[in-house]
Amino acid sequence: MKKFRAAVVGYGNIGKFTVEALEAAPDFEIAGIVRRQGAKDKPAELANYEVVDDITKLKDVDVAILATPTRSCPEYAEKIVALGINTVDSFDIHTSILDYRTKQMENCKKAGKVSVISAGWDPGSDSIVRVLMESLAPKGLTYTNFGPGMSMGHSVCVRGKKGVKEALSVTIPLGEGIHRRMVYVELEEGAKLEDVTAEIKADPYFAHDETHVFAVASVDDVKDMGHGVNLVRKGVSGKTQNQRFEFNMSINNPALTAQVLVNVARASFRLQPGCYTMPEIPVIDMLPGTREEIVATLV
Ligand SMILES: NC(=O)C1=CN([C@@H]2O[C@H](COP(=O)(O)OP(=O)(O)OC[C@H]3O[C@@H](n4cnc5c(N)ncnc54)[C@H](OP(=O)(O)O)[C@@H]3O)[C@@H](O)[C@H]2O)C=CC1
Ligand SMILES: N[C@@H](CCCC(=O)C(=O)O)C(=O)O
Repeated sequence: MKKFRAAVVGYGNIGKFTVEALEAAPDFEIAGIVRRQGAKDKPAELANYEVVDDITKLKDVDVAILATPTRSCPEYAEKIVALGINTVDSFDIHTSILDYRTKQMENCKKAGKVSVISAGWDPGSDSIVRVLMESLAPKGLTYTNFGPGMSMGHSVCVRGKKGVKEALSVTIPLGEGIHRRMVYVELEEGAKLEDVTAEIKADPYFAHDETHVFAVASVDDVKDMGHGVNLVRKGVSGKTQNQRFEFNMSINNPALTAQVLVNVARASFRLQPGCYTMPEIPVIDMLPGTREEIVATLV
């Protein structure tokens, strides 16, 4: 059976776990890894792979898994899909997803290719659960309660601020979908905590939540990449009140995000050209194997 050839773009947390998830997948092979620095200081675990600074230097890439900061995803997706390569990413700025989907839809249709965007666990698999729960009780309220745990998106956002060397943003659930952000920063020499704090609090990632920023000597000493979610809905099925659903998970954040990215990369080959979010894709296509095998065993 011919395997799908995937390129991993960006080798940070999600990139590293994506390489592992691809190695564990029966139907994928790694076409190579795309890094800004190319093969310079190639990590030992990538010895058997091509590491390049531009995806056009890799051969026969079917799909690019974008493991770059969220804010860079739209630019990478536009360029790569124009090369005739499917893309998948975990873009996680919820308020901008529809706008990104609209723009990337045009790019995909022009190229005759597929992009799956906002596909990690939230947005991503949680989005499917929210849609499913709402269909089971069309009237009612859903609450998404994260953590406590490390938000990669918020940590990446803070790492990008002037004066910040390293950062960790921990999400604390306060109940009913409200969260507090505890941010730990390692500052560059001369940087002032009050300036950095003001920048963080003004960013859309943080502007709507209670946020506290602390300077620490070493972010590595306080870092743990565990996270989780408690998703609840209470509502009405038909005309019957008091239906209650709950979905919980406790996870390693980058490992789960990477697994989902590989799953949607697989599903991308069964979709018509266009740009999709996870609830728009048949879940059955996220598994390897034929639909008949899955219907016989899992349905
Ligand atoms: N939807 C979801 O459920 C989730 C989404 N995410 C998203 O994943 C994103 C990536 O997270 P994470 O892997 O921790 O991030 P990292 O910072 O660890 O890695 C990102 C990598 O992207 C590459 N890169 C490309 N362009 C840039 C740039 N302009 N600035 C910095 N790095 C760049 C770098 O790799 P190199 O040096 O090799 O080029 C870098 O290491 C987050 O922004 C987050 O939003 C994360 C978890 C869950
Ligand atoms: N997109 C998140 C995953 C969901 C958790 C979250 O949004 C949060 O902790 O705020 C992340 O980047 O880790």
